[in-house]
Amino acid sequence: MVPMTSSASGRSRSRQAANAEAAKKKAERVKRSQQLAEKRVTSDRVRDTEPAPTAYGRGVRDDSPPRDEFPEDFRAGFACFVGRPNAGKSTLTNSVVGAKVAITSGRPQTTRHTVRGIVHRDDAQLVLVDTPGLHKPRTLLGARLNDEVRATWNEVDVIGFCVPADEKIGPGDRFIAAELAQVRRTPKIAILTKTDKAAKEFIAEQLLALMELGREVGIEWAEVIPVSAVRDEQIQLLEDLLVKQLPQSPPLYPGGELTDEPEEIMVGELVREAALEGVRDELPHSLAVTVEEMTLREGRPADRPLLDVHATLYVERPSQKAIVIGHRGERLRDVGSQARRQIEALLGTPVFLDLHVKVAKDWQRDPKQLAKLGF
Ligand SMILES: Nc1nc2c(ncn2[C@@H]2O[C@H](COP(=O)(O)OP(=O)(O)OP(=O)(O)O)[C@@H](O)[C@H]2O)c(=O)[nH]1
Repeated sequence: MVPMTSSASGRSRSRQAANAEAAKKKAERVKRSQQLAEKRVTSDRVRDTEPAPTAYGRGVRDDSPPRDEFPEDFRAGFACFVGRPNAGKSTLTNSVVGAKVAITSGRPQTTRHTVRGIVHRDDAQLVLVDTPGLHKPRTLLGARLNDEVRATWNEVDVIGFCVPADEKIGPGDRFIAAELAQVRRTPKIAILTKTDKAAKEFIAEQLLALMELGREVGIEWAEVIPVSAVRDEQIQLLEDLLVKQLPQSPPLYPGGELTDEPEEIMVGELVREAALEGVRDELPHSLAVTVEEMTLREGRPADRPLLDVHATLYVERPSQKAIVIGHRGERLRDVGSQARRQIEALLGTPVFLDLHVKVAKDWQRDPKQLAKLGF
């Protein structure tokens, strides 16, 4: 037996062990992502038999699919919906894409990550980028989110500016419109959302107010359109108008890919959404979720896989931890079963979900913690 001579060699050995463990975990994740990718190409959503790209890492224009089977005037490109919190952007994204890819909730600023949904058509491919709401930054997190939003605006081919039909245009909308006016190149479509919630006369007034707002801040809207995602009214027309603004281009993604958001982020968002359901107003800003591990359980028969998911919910204060966990852990159990159902629906695999709640004091203000939580 080799004697332990110094604490330094002990440390280096434990580092080696940690590295080996990390490498093993990575290999497991890659294997799982390949299995999930294979699974995905056999699901009935898929129209194309091209192997899906790995479930991790973002697809970009460079990995475009084989460029043979599409008409010459095919259009492809990126669109995003912007607007103040709660304007209905995520719901609209889901409605256009036709599957639950972005996170919706009755509370403002719940969409943290850029989630893309892809509409595949015979004549076009529309890639929707769902950005967080732009808002007056009060914390480092707020400022970073705003930077992310602006960067997105410059990269996309068309922007949909969303204003809810049931609320008068206010300073929040004006602030975003004025910011949007700085992005000169990108065409902008004004969208009046939630028209099912407003009377006809009010909708007419709002449409006029939207046009006036454009004049005020110096935006010439490419189109102005009222829609209701809930009633599926004018959604197809909106899709057509967005497609009209896209450049002629071969498809950017293989057919069948609904979103290229890494699965762990989407799973984390589903947990976050479940945890936010029915809790106090200040909690959304204080809740982050990391997915520590997603591995297929070993020794299961091939036709009965089980995916083990371990996730941690971070809150800022012990009092918030108590809210999330609830009396005798009842709330956390409900959050777990709701999130589990959603994750199973998303990935098409039975899931065992293990949730932990931790307090990370003032994580929104601490750059190190922000980096650790993926911001
Ligand atoms: N009645 C009705 N409600 C809608 C419609 N679209 C969205 N909503 C509701 O409005 C609320 C906000 O919708 P979201 O899609 O989460 O809004 P968002 O703009 O993405 O919000 P943030 O993520 O906070 O920026 C949710 O409660 C939705 O159910 C609609 O067409 N009709």
